[in-house]
Amino acid sequence: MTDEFNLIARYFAPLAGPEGLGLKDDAACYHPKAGIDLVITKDVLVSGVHFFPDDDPFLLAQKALGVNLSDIAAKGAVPQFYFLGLCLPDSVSEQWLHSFSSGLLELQQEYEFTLAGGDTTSIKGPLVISITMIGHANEGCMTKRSGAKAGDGVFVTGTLGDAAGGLKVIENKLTGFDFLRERYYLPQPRLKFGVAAARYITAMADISDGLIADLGHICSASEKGATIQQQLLPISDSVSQMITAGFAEPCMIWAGGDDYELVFTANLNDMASIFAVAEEIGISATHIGMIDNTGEVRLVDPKGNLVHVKHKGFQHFR
Ligand SMILES: Nc1ncnc2c1ncn2[C@@H]1O[C@H](COP(=O)(O)OP(=O)(O)O)[C@@H](O)[C@H]1O
Ligand SMILES: Cc1ncc(C[n+]2csc(CCOP(=O)(O)OP(=O)(O)O)c2C)c(N)n1
Ligand SMILES: [Mg+2]
Repeated sequence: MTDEFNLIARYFAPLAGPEGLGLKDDAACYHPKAGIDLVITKDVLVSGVHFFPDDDPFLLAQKALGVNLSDIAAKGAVPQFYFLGLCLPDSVSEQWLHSFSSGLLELQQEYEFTLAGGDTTSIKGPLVISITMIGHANEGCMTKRSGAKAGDGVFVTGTLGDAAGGLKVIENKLTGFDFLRERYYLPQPRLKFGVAAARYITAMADISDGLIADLGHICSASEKGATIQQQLLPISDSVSQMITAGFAEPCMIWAGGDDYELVFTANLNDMASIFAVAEEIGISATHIGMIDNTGEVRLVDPKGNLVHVKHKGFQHFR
């Protein structure tokens, strides 16, 4: 393995944008335009917690960026550049770094953002990837968690439970279910939707921990509650098959994490406009319930009975 500075020059300097100054200075320098808010987010991924130690580095790079881009999407922002922190164990080779940096570059090109800096260290422990992503939103326009109003509809993009299904497929070495596997390995940040629908949205978050947990964050930030209809939750055919075959429990739909879809609230008068935006972009958006003053997130079955929710979603330290 080459030394620290060669490694940065070889694998990361080619990914840098102008504010990164060739990754040769102590810091990046950036002059934001007037009328623009910087939207800044960070997510850390740890081997054995967020991914498997032998995961393909090309896909892993895209997952590490994808989960951060998903936060940018949830804020109705456009990604600009990012900082990359890497703690590399001895097991990481130059071949691994080559694939990892190629994965980063592919997503950078797809969504048009660049690398601005970072830090690289050795670790006598697991691989750690820490990304700080900076996006732009028009001044005052970031879609916060705190804007939900009683009487707003609750909506989600895409389908729920796919990534948790994928994790089960991988852990139990099930054959088939390639769609679920891909949903686990390659989150699709809903960037186009986040920006295009932002003006209709009163509150938004991405679903990293699970629907009930992440909608719970919207409700507590907004000092509201929500009632969700179980039969309205959008699921893929694959998740439906897994549940029918007894490979997974239905709670995977509302408490399985890693989906990186968006959960958001909006006035019902804007529902048609929101569905039109989703259709134009080619993703689905589904109305799943309503914001209320109950102070909690409740799931109800088709008869209106409360569904007992044992786990709301993924939690570290549990
Ligand atoms: N170690 C930390 N130091 C400062 N802020 C933190 C830390 N960990 C989490 N946060 C903040 O707590 C909030 C919730 O974090 P989190 O649930 O991880 O959000 P997300 O699901 O969007 O990643 C965010 O505002 C995040 O910036
Ligand atoms: C090997 C492995 N085991 C378990 C999981 C499941 N998992 C780990 S962290 C997580 C939730 C998201 O991570 P977190 O650090 O809470 O992200 P944030 O909410 O901060 O975006 C889930 C569902 C996984 N992705 N990979
Ligand atoms: Mg986080």
